[in-house]
Amino acid sequence: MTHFDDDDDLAAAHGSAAGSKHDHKVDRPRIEAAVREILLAIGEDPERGGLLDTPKRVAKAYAEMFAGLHQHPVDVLSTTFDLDHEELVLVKDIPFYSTCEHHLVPFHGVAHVGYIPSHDGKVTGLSKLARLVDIYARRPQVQERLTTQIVEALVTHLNPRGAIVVVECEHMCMSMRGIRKPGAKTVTSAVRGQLHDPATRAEAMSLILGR
Ligand SMILES: Nc1nc2c(ncn2[C@@H]2O[C@H](COP(=O)(O)OP(=O)(O)OP(=O)(O)O)[C@@H](O)[C@H]2O)c(=O)[nH]1
Ligand SMILES: [Zn+2]
Repeated sequence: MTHFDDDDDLAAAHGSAAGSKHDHKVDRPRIEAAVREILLAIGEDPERGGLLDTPKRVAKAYAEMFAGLHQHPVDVLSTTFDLDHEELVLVKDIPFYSTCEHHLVPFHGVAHVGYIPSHDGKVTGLSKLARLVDIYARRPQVQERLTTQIVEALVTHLNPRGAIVVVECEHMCMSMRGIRKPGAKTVTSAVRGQLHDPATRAEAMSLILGR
């Protein structure tokens, strides 16, 4: 069994969250002040009736959208069961919303998360795989890092014989602005361990794609 350590770059990208959990929270008053500044900067009037509560609303929304910065995968993957299942476990079409770290607009889509349990047949709860996706999605992200972080968390915390993560997204920064190509989809994948084996990988991919 190959052991995969956390990638240093990934830890650096989301350092505080990777190192210690719940060590700081979203600073809502600071977000409110910044949103007020943005409204002024775009030529709006933050005192206008419709915008009066907007800084507070955005701060509340950001606290939710970036909650994953203050969560750690061990919080969800520590729930395991001895089901003696040694074959592929795959949860597919897990919907999620994330935030592009380049433009701070959403990207969204589905994640497919699978693993081949360790030899002792220890598995985690199915909902925990979806919770894992949210922990990493609710951060400023790029799709490639989201994909890698999910697969590395599986490897680190479940010690599986293999793992696969496929993520399909539409990026609002490519749809509503810039190149303006709504509907364009970006697909990323990451595999570890026995899922590198062509036959095993093909089986997983056919389950993922067989909608
Ligand atoms: N690889 C990768 N690129 C992303 C992701 N989200 C957004 N991008 C890209 O980040 C790039 C940022 O390019 P820049 O030239 O610095 O910024 P920009 O002038 O706003 O670029 P345009 O989007 O092309 O208008 C763009 O090509 C985006 O499509 C992601 O998850 N992964
Ligand atoms: Zn973007």
